[in-house]
Amino acid sequence: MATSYEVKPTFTIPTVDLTNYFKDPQSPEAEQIVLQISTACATSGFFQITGHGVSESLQARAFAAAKTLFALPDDIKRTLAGNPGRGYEVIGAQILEEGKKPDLKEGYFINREIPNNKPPFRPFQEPNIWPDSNLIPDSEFKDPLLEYHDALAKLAVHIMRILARGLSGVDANMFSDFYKDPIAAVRLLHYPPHPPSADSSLVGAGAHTDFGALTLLLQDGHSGLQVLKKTPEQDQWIDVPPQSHAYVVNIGDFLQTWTAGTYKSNVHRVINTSGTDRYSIPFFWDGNPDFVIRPLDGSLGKGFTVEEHLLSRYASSFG
Ligand SMILES: O=C(O)CCC(=O)C(=O)O
Ligand SMILES: [Fe+2]
Repeated sequence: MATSYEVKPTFTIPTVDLTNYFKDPQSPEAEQIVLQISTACATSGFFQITGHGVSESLQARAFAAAKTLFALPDDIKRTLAGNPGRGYEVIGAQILEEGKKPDLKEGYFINREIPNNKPPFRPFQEPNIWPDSNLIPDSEFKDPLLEYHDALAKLAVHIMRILARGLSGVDANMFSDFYKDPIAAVRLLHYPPHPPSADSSLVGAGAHTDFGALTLLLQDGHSGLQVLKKTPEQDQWIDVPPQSHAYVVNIGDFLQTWTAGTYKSNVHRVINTSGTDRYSIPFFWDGNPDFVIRPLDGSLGKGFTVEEHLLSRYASSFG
């Protein structure tokens, strides 16, 4: 009698070229892409994509906007701060990992522009904060970043469809209510160089999982991002090497809950040991505030709303 072994897929962070998926999503090549991505989501929760269709020039304009912003004097940057999730965040504003020093990074959050937005604002729905155009002309900050936000929101919808296809019995459009009028943030990040003498309590971004459904991260060429690989023997931090123009995609808490743990919202951190400044631009796909997150297999009772989960994770990390 033949013995069958269940082969457990090993921890993998593949780089996947989406060109053939976009050419014909029904082709056998596209099916392979779906399989490769779902295997990554079920092991590391991380993969990189190329052939995604976001232009290099738009990526370059987004990085240029970040560098111009972070080069402003500190007292000016502070005038651009808002509630967590809007505008400028000073170095040390967030503590992502309990027991570590405040994160050695500064940031700037830009969310979707909400048409006819009037007070009182719900959490995460306040208007964006834009630097006065005398400080940075709109053509160098607001315009490219809104264009970038739009391009990434479109890409996120494609990725969600691919992720749904990788789950058996899940309709590719089933997430569409989730992304109606979504909370979705472009976050510019700047990590100063890590002092060589610093002890292990200093981190650029402490170990954490991402709060939403999905994150699409653009790295600037300087390493620092690491993903936790847990085995019964040991915990290991695996580098996610920067690749020009590629996106690092990772699963966040919502997808892990929806899939009852099939897709992993994995722990990751940043330590900028590159010796120089590191810039990165994550895009967080968080979804409609009222959407209820619960496992698709019905295994968890009431679930929780997008807004509830974001409020709780923001409150615990922004202090
Ligand atoms: O900057 C990076 O490489 C990752 C940032 C990150 O993990 C986050 O903002 O959630
Ligand atoms: Fe993260």
